[in-house]
Amino acid sequence: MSPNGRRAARAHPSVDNLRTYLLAAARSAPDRPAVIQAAPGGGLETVTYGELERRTDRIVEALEALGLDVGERVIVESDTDADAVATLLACATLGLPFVPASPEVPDERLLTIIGSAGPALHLQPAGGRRTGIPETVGTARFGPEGLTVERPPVPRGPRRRRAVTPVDTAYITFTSGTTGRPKGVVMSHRGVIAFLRGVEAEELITAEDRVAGTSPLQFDFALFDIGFTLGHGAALVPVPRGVLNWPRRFLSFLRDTGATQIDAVPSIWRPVVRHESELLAEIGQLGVLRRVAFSGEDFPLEELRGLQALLPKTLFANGYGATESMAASITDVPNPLPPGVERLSIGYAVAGAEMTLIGPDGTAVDEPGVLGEIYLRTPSLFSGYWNDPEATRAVLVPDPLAPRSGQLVLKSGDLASMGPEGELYFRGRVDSQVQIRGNRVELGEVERRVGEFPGITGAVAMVLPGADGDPRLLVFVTHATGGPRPDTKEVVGFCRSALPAYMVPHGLRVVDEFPLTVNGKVDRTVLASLAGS
Ligand SMILES: Nc1ncnc2c1ncn2[C@@H]1O[C@H](COS(=O)(=O)NC(=O)C[C@H](N)c2ccccc2)[C@@H](O)[C@H]1O
Repeated sequence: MSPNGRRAARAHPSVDNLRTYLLAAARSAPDRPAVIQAAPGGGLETVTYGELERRTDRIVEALEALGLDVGERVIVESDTDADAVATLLACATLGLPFVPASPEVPDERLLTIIGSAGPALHLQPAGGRRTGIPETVGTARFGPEGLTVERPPVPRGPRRRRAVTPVDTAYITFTSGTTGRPKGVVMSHRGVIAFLRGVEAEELITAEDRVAGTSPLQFDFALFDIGFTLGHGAALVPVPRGVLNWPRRFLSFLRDTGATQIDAVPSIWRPVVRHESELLAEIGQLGVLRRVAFSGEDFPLEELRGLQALLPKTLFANGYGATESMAASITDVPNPLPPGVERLSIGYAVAGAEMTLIGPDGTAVDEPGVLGEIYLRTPSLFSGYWNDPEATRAVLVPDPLAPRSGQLVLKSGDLASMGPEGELYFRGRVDSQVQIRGNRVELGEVERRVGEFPGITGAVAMVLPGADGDPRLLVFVTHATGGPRPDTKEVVGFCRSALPAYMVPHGLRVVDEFPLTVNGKVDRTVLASLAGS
């Protein structure tokens, strides 16, 4: 009997559990590499599936002794590496929802998340620098040998649970949420695994692959990298932040680790293409880097074309979807992108899921080219927003095509139009559809046109209230280093010749580079604050 009444619950080996699913390769191929990472003393080290399982179970043993019950939250704050993965899997083994955070998350935001999630424990690596964790939260540090407990968690009463089930929470990841207040996306073991199985059916990689991940742990793109890679018995290559910020080191790391796929948001490539295009082309020629996968936001087409030109033999994949379903689709992008293509396809949902376009009148849109909102039908739906039933009800809605069935679908908030074969094209957020003088402005159209202006390397359009309160269409642009600053009048004239009058920008702001969110997306809130300047 454990100190806290009933023994700790476990998942039955035959049912869906993140640990069971991601360590399956430890059964069949324990000596295969699971994580290839930067070694603490420099160079690289390989952690096999067998070793990863041993590290996981050392942490399980230490966690079990703390007397926590299924459902009690554990903050795991770390960059992605073998020990962080072992810690996530240890939490999954015991049914303890992990709340992932990267060391970059500001103290205030971590405290907000702690206030909302009420975790029993905060875990960070031996060398982690976070301090100031509230007394109500236990603290411990993890490493290859297991856990060192600094402050035991306050027991929340006797254990009540006997088993960890697939509908128990695997993780809660807090997204910035457009309203600013972070929302905790609660994802079950069944949900994550359902999505990962759907992606597996796309046969994108094999166990021979080495997938480099570049996202911070609280971004579910990082959780996708871990789940996708380990689910295939392949090797995860986490790119350390200190390497990622230096294009030359980043590319050398990809070459030295033999990465065959790189998962990254579009913004990661900007400095690499700008400063190390020759080295990137050299690596492309080696033919080891088979695929570049991106997600999170539209990849500006001119930038994508520039990247493809350096990697003519590399496959490209566009991963679309939201944390609330982990994702929805992974779509091949032709390399090179044919001229004249104005939008990237987000294709069709992965196996087991389906995207439907719904018009403003609530009926299905099945006409090519007509805008509709994406509703996603999938077994990978999240359980809801943590402690926020109202926000949950707004996105987990009755299936518009079968409202009496009780089936729920995800109301994505994303607009798309359908191509001739029923494939979808992302057309922006519902709430980013802006009206100017009664006309709908497609910010993506404006950005695309401005992006074609010679010397402009990136464009982000937004509508902001002007001094007189009238909506003003502003475009923020970056331009080629060393090139001339684009002249506002010339750019406006360039747009006037191709866009309807109401879509011609009122103003242009040149920025050195676009501000990014902690997850690596363009931070439009910060850009808007620059508008006044
Ligand atoms: N490929 C896209 N084109 C264009 N807009 C996009 C795209 N992927 C998201 N988005 C946008 O980002 C929103 C979701 O944001 S999110 O919840 O932070 N999730 C993500 O960005 C990543 C996503 N969970 C994911 C993880 C792993 C693989 C694929 C996709 C979507 O609703 C879209 O508006």
